[in-house]
Amino acid sequence: MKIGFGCDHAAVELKDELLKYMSEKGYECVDFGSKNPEEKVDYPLKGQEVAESLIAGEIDKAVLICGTGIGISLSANKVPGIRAAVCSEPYSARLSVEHNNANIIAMGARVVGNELAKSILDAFFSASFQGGRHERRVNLITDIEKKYNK
Ligand SMILES: O=C[C@H](O)[C@H](O)[C@H](O)COP(=O)(O)O
Repeated sequence: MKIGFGCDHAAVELKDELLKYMSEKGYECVDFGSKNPEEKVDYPLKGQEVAESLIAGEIDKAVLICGTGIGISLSANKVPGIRAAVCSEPYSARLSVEHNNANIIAMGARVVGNELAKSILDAFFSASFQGGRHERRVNLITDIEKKYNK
């Protein structure tokens, strides 16, 4: 599993910590994120870059972090095929995969602490999509994308 990490200036420290955490667990990690918290980066550019890389098949899943996780997930979700879920606790992170087949987990570096963020990643990356009734609903999300991306 190859995981892409993207962030803006608000989340450089958390991104570095989480990338190290997941690398130590044996995941292949790709750093798309900002490296200098003093250098302002507009989160839509990072959300788009990582989302496009995922859709191109260069990475399998991604972690996106900005101040709240909201802006960077909204941006990634504009790319067809992306289901980015912004989560502040592990329960939603697990369900975002089991029910919604999320392919990106987003978090807010100004919202969650480092240890909570690690628990959120553990929940996200150990979950599997359950299919069944959930597949029909995820397909309905894709239908909405298709309607507006002709
Ligand atoms: O959703 C947006 C993110 O939380 C950004 O990280 C945030 O807006 C950046 O704010 P500032 O420019 O004040 O650091």
